[in-house]
Amino acid sequence: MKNSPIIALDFPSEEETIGFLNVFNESLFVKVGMELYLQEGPSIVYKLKELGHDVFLDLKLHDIPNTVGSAMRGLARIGADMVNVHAAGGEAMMQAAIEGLEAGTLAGQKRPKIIAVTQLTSTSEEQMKTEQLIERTLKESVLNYAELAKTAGMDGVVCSVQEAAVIRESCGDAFLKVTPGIRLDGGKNHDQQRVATPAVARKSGSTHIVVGRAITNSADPVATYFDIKNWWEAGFE
Ligand SMILES: O=C(O)c1cc(=O)[nH]c(=O)n1[C@@H]1O[C@H](COP(=O)(O)O)[C@@H](O)[C@H]1O
Repeated sequence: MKNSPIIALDFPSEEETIGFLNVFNESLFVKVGMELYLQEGPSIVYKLKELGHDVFLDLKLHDIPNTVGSAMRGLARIGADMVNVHAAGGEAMMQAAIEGLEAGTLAGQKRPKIIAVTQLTSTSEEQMKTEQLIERTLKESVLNYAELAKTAGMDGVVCSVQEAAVIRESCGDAFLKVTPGIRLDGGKNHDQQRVATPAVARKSGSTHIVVGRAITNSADPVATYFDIKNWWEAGFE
């Protein structure tokens, strides 16, 4: 699995997605989320794999253990490189997800990496306290979910850059810290609450960054992608 910036393909159709990707002349790490997957289904993942891209299938499963385990068994056959669930589903749900994924992985194929969403990067501490009634800091809540995910046997978590360092300390370097909420200096935050630049992400211990609108809404997506990739790889601003 590559560790180049993961481009969030938040598009409504295969046509728009492929049109967007056509201008890139290299194999990328891309993310298919619910917007695109719910329109196109598994065929979009087959197509992206055929084109040579690594695929993070971001469906954020969150249900009872049996349902998530069975869904993961089917998802494993689609051939994505990484999938995810919500850590809030609990340890038993995460374990069922891993078991389902293992059972569904075809002979000769690698089991996709599986990571757990902690607190969404669109959630602020204030919102977490008033809406989820969690009387801790947001960092403590994210770390709690990360440790639970590690205990359950997950390969890593989705978190914001602000929590990456503390998770690295507790869960180690190899535990994946996939961080969305990436913005360039002066860029719009949109609906994201916990944001950081690619260079700060690198310094903070993110293992992967997820970037959507900063690239897809750019007047020159290829140039912006390579700027972000360079900042990410060099770790400077
Ligand atoms: O699991 C995710 O990928 C995810 C988790 C999270 O906490 N926050 C978050 O923004 N994401 C995804 O990351 C992408 C971020 O997109 P931009 O805000 O446009 O860069 C979107 O596709 C989100 O669905």
